[in-house]
Amino acid sequence: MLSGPSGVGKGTVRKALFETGNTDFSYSISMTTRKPRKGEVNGVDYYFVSKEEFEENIRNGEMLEYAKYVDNYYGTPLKYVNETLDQGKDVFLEIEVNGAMQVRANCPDAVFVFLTPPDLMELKHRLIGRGTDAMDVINKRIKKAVGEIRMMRNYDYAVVNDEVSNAVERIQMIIRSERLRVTRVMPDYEQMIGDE
Ligand SMILES: Nc1nc2c(ncn2[C@@H]2O[C@H](COP(=O)(O)OP(=O)(O)O)[C@@H](O)[C@H]2O)c(=O)[nH]1
Ligand SMILES: Nc1ncnc2c1ncn2[C@@H]1O[C@H](COP(=O)(O)OP(=O)(O)O)[C@@H](O)[C@H]1O
Repeated sequence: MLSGPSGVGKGTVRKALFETGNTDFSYSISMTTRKPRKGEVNGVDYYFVSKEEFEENIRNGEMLEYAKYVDNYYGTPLKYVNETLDQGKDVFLEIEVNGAMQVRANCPDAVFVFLTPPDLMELKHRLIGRGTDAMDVINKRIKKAVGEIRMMRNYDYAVVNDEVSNAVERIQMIIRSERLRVTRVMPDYEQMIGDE
């Protein structure tokens, strides 16, 4: 599970991570009421839905978690996550802090990584540089970032996104060490000690 303020580089780092081919994660595509940005594709970047449709999904218990972020709903459809976990595969979520804390409460095995900017000025530069949001939206996202960074202490790991390749390497190390931790197999001690 990856969180971090808007513009820190979550999407960029996630894509670079998946391109290394060393991850056998399935990416959970979120649902949102936000309008698609230029180049975003429905069913690839997000499932873009109306507010009514989103609220219907909430009512029907079809969301693992959801949150309101700067005037829009964002959430994780439960079905895909359950199906993927049932197949024995790990799921990669890229979601904001309030949704992450809902997952924390429901999925004790999930690993929480917070991607941080080197500093807030750099965050603003990246948001402006991305060129996808109007200045008033950028300012709302920066304001939100301050509270989000405070939530970092509730995460298992913090990764600084100074250079994309460094951030990817750090996340790969986290994945490797977490996998070692959870796949450690207990030897068959009954067989080892026999009937004694
Ligand atoms: N809780 C929750 N947050 C999400 C989900 N999908 C995306 N987000 C977060 O919503 C925030 C806004 O996303 P977006 O508008 O795409 O902006 P961006 O992160 O700047 O590209 C980001 O912090 C995303 O990580 C989701 O399924 N659930
Ligand atoms: N390590 C980095 N150094 C410089 N620019 C970056 C870095 N990571 C991402 N960016 C740039 O910052 C902007 C925001 O990145 P993006 O992946 O869209 O962030 P997020 O998904 O967290 O909102 C993009 O223009 C991206 O190219």
